[in-house]
Amino acid sequence: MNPFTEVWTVLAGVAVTFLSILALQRYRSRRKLPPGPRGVPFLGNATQIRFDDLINEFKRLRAKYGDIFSFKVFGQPVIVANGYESIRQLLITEADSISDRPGKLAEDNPHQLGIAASSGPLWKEHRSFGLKTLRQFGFGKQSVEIQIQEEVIDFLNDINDTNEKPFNIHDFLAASISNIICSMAFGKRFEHSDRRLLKLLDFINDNLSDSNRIADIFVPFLDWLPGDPLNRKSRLARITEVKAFLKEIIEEHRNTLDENHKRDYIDTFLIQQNNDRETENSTFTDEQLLHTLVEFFIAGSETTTTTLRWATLYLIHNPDVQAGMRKEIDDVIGSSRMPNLTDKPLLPYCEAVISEVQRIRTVVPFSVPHYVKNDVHCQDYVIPKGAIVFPNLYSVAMDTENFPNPDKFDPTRFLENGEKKSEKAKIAPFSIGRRACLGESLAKSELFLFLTSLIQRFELLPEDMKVLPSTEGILGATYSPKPFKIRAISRV
Ligand code: HEM
Repeated sequence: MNPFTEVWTVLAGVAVTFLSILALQRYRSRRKLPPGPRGVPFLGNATQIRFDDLINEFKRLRAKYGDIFSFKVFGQPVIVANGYESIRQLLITEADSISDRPGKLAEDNPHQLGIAASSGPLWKEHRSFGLKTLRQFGFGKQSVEIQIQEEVIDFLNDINDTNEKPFNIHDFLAASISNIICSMAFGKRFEHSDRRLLKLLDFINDNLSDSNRIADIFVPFLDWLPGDPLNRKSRLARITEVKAFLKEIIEEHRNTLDENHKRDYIDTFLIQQNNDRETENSTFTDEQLLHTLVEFFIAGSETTTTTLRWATLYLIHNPDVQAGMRKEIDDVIGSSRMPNLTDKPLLPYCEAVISEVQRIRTVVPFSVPHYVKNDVHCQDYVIPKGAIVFPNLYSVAMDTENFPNPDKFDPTRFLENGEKKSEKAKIAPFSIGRRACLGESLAKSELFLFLTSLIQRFELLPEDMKVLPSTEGILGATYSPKPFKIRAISRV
């Protein structure tokens, strides 16, 4: 063949392929995405969406465009599902297509390792391994109660030592709560005065409450820009310190491993790693272990601590509710023993208070984002492959049909003739579907035992009776209260 003909044939082939891809892309983007604000080329809606105030921004967009709306950030389609029914449709009915995670979810996890950040077979294998292993060490079992109660005792002693002077409850709570997951995962608990632990817990709090964190998902070039745009480098530095701490703990375990005596999650993982030595492509790698531990440490500490901080804040705002809890505890348990998990069904008012706290301040308001693996047809729309889905859990809690006057703190919403109503279909603080929180049962036991023991033993008062701390929070990946102080008056 004439060499020129050959070149032209190749060029024509390339042009046809290029035009076909372009046509396909245009066809895809024209299909009916859920409605949303009109964006501009390249940026999409990046400069229009108020990322620093997403609670109100999503409320406004829902009022304008409906329960499922969309927008784009640098070409990335984002779908926001509002209200229980829409979230159920996407996370449960369409679970086969919407149970993955987007890349760049965590600060420093380019290969999407761990459980919370992973997808597909890796996620399935390690979620199941994680649950099974944590159960061996108490998770979801009666024995976890003893571990939690030991931490509650130290926590109450810390509070007692404040001698009725104002204090910030965050540090006491964070140290006690993190010790529970640390015992199961690393077989280790820390003194509440351990400065390194307290610093790392502060780092986690700083990272999760940073409203710029969402940029990690959408802005791929942040690492290449000079300075510290949107605090990206500060967040990375903090997580690097958390990893260094966990690496030391893994090394300690490796050096003292006894295959006949598993102490915790790390030992169980290392034994599996040894068994898999000959297995090609085993997923039991050092990096997978490290990322899973980072997730356990973060998810197992911060969310429960934040919920309990909100609880104490609302209880100093509502002394009548605090008195109602105390009366129920005094009537059912008295003061001679600590509350335990078998008391739960006998304390419907206390349970209702916990539900109301989780409702009025949903601590993970937009859940953890999901990634769409295949096109999904939902209502009249197409949720396209490659989109990121935010389940707006906060919208479920603020639903005026289920919760009239939703900004009012009122635990009686969860009571019917003095009994606890099922909240299953109404609030979803742990999300729903296959990716729902792995630590839900542990978190519920912690919330119950910490809060009832605290109210049994102390009366909580504001630092200044005339100026109550604000119930407005700080929104990042979590929604947490601004720092505040309380006083605790001993009842014994
Ligand atoms: C009040 C406390 C807690 C709240 C409100 C909470 C909330 C959540 C939410 C909303 C998700 C995302 C679910 C989704 O993607 O749809 C999640 C995931 C997760 N949570 Fe929690 N959580 C809490 C406590 C805990 C604890 C104590 C642990 C202990 C290990 C934990 C471990 C995890 C893990 C590993 C995931 C990822 C699950 C997956 O991707 O398969 N959480 N949590």
